[in-house]
Amino acid sequence: MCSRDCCSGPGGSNRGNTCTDKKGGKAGSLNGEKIIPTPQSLLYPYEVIEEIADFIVKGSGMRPKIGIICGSGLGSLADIIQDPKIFEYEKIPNFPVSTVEGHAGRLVVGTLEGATVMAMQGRFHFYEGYPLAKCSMPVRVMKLCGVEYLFATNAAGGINPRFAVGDIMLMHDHVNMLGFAGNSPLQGPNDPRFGPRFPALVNSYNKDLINKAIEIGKAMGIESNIHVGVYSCLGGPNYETIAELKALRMMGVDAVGMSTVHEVITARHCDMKVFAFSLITNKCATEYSDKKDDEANHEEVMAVAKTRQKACCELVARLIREIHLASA
Ligand SMILES: O=P(O)(O)O[C@H]1O[C@H](CO)[C@@H](O)[C@H]1O
Ligand SMILES: Nc1nc2[nH]cnc2c(=O)[nH]1
Repeated sequence: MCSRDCCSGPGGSNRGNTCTDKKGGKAGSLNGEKIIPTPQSLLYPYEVIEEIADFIVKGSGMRPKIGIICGSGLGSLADIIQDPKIFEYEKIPNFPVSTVEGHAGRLVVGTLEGATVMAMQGRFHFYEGYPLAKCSMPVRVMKLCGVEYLFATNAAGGINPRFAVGDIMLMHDHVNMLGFAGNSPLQGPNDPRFGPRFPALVNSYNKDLINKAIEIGKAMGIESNIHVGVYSCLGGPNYETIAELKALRMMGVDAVGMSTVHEVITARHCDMKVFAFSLITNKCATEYSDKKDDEANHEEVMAVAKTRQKACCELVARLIREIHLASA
């Protein structure tokens, strides 16, 4: 058994990893065991992703066109899927497991507003101990299942003072703090079957979908709760200090979380259209004089997400309906 870093995710199992020892390479050794330094992209070669996608397509009898990633407390986005085929993550070969409260750990495939969809009720975060390539690996699975559109949702702290708890921020850009620090889901050898070595990320967030979502927000009577803004992902699991939040604000960040950015990078690398939004679950304290109860906590994040599930579900369902009608 290989004891390398890539083979020991949370729980200490070797699930979800392909040991490249078999493929050769220059091995070092640690405690007498062979070690091959493995770039994170090699954790999931194309063939392994293909196997997972085949398992889902054959098991569901469907080729979904839209992929949804449910944010913390937003798992109900997958509960509105009709005729669902449910795959527990632990039963999907080579799939990681969800370890965070509010992330059930199931893949739901079915139809929504006439479109074939697959939804992740539970995403993977860097702070769980998974490398970024593993966190966003399911996006590549979606791609090989046939998905053309990624809907990524998250719970986030509002930095923009105009945002209120419960508001929805449609993401039109991001600041990749983990990327600033030299980490990327695309690190390591590039497989051109997924996409180019140096993908461009301007216009990552589809403008037509943002404009349609704004129109839908108006039709739902929640236009004053809808904003367009910039999201940033930090590594977590700790929430931010006031100095960090001030710095993010100066950089033009409107909302902060611990996810989504690496999923979007992976989706754009393989040329998927991306729509993403943050549900503002807490207001971030950006002044030392701010009240003590402005401290973020996950219970509050989950509780707020629950109260806004209905609006988020309606927004997603209506947007999927528009995509479906436009392509029919
Ligand atoms: O981004 P999602 O998965 O919605 O969850 C957000 O909420 C959790 C913190 O409360 C973190 O995992 C953060 O990323
Ligand atoms: N990093 C971060 N993630 C969150 N997820 C929900 N709220 C927050 C927050 O304030 N900060």
